[in-house]
Amino acid sequence: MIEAVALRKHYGRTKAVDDLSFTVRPGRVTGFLGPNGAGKSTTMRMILGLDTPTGGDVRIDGKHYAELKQPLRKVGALLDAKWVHPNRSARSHLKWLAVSNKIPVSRVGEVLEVVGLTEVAHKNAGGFSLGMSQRLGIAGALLGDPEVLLFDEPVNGLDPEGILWIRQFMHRLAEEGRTVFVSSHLLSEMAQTAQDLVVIGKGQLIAQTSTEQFIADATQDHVRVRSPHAAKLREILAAHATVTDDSASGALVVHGIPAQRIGEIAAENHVVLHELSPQRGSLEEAFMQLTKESVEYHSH
Ligand SMILES: Nc1ncnc2c1ncn2[C@@H]1O[C@H](COP(=O)(O)OP(=O)(O)OP(=O)(O)O)[C@@H](O)[C@H]1O
Repeated sequence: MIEAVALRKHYGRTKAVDDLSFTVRPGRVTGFLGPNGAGKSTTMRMILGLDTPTGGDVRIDGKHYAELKQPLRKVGALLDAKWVHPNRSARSHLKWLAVSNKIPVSRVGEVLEVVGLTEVAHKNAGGFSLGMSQRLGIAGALLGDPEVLLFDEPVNGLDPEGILWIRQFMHRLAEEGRTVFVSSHLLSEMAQTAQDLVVIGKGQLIAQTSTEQFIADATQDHVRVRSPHAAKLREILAAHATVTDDSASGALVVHGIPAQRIGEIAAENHVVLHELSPQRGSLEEAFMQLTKESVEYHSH
């Protein structure tokens, strides 16, 4: 469990993190979302003791990072996948990490296997693709078999296969009961990966909730309807709901009544339907809606 209470980090007049409180629970993947410059990386660095808060507090299972006796056994982190020595092999990089953190070297083979790098473990990490580097970074984070895992933008720049692998891997880590905290800009990806969200803007908390609730609160569900008698149907439905046209597709967009009721009304009026599809709001819509006040630089 990670707990931040009234956390602050000011750089001169810039309030990178400003009175931020949130909790990240075990057994779930929690997404950390916010526009550029919202303070995500700064927060992660404070969790890991790499930056000192200006005020407030952040603890991992009740302790500050600096108080952890064997930090890598409690917290694993992937902040920057490219920080390995380019002339070191993947295996020797992990061995060095293990030895310097008093972790049995036997773990190296295990984590290489877990991330699927066993066959290339003898190769220099400098020649690794981004996807392989991410896997190596994750192997390093897993060395101490930690309960808490932090990933800063782990899918940035990855191909679809790499993204899918990371998504499934995070789910597995959470199913094992670990606390998984992951920041990302890729909202549709986060919608599929994270069960819970901590959303920040300008260093402040915008929402802490389940992904499902976040989307439901910030967007409106609606129903798409297509009919060869669209004009007649629009007129009939207008007595029951708000109806607009999606000019690109020729569909009607209906807010205010469920698909089932629309089907009944159409049947009662002998109107043929070619499509009747409930639409859920997306995480993108919800995010734009809730963070529009918090984006540092707007495009006009
Ligand atoms: N070392 C620093 N010195 C001065 N300002 C900083 C420093 N680190 C971060 N900032 C500022 O603090 C704010 C938050 O930055 P941070 O990198 O934490 O945001 P972020 O949400 O991770 O953004 P991104 O998604 O773009 O990486 C920004 O305005 C940034 O310019």
